[in-house]
Amino acid sequence: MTSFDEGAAARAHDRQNSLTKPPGSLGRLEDLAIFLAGWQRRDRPRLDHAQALVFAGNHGIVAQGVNPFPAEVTALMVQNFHQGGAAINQLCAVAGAALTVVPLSLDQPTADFTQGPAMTADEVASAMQAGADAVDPTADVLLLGEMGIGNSTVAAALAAASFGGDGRDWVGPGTGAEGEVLSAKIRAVGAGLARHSPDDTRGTLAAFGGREQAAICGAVLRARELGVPVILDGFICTAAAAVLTRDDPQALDHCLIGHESAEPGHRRLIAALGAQPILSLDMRLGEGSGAAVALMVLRGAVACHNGMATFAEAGFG
Ligand SMILES: Cc1cc2ncn([C@H]3O[C@H](COP(=O)(O)O)[C@@H](O)[C@H]3O)c2cc1C
Ligand SMILES: O=C(O)c1cccnc1
Repeated sequence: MTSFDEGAAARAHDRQNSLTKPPGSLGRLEDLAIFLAGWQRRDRPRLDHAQALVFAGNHGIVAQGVNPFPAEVTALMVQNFHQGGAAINQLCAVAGAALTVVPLSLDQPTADFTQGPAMTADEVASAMQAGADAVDPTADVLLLGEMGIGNSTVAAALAAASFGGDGRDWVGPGTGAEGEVLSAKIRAVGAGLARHSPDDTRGTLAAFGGREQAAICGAVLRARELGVPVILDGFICTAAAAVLTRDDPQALDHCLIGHESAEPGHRRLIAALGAQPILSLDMRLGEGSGAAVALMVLRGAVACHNGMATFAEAGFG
């Protein structure tokens, strides 16, 4: 497992203080450059090769009436990703990220978690492996996203299982649930929590699903082995990755949270993780869209870190 290089981070910190600006004046851009230096184990971090992975899966929980949109939309959106017509295509193009979409057995939804475990241990293992295998070892940064109708309900269940609380604490509108659909989401999460009490990462993924959540976990673990820093997306992506903290509280140390989603559970989740999102733009889309916008901020941080003159170079004093 690649660790944070304290030496590279210390040298990046010293460099920040030698650049032609008042120390600290670039605020969190400085912290982000130092974070990248430490995890990339390189004094001058780089973002030449940004990889974006969007994992897609389908969910049996849609049988509980938790969605305004039908499950068919998952496959239609995968087609849209391949045709370049989705938000994530535009944002990756402008942010300079190479997008790969990984559909995971879309014709075999996971089981309804109110009736039994969503996935078998083998299904969890193979989805985690698919996530790990999709990571490009040459990437300088990895952006993660998801697509799966019904997965805001899955995310609420995963967050509750990982951090406590019930459906009411974690359920939000997702794609736009209100009234009876929102009540059905809260009931479904409550029923799932009453049925399953997993206490580790794989058990939690098996209980509630889904394949794209397990793939996100596999990709986060693989990125850590490779020393590739990660940008997580919104509520659904963060809830998936956060399941890893059940086995290891430090599992997400190499991850940034790209943005705070408008989905209300995300703020609670970010607080539970003790993290600070890069952006807060009232986005609530998923697909990795908030991670892609946050990459543009990282590019600014790295450009200043690597391109600015030091006081000595600029001939000050
Ligand atoms: C057209 C469309 C495109 C999307 N892109 C991401 N999501 C987002 O919405 C879903 C989660 O919300 P829920 O639990 O309410 O289904 C996920 O697929 C997520 O990525 C979309 C949803 C729709 C309808
Ligand atoms: O924050 C998210 O990940 C999100 C919120 C609503 C719908 N889809 C995704």
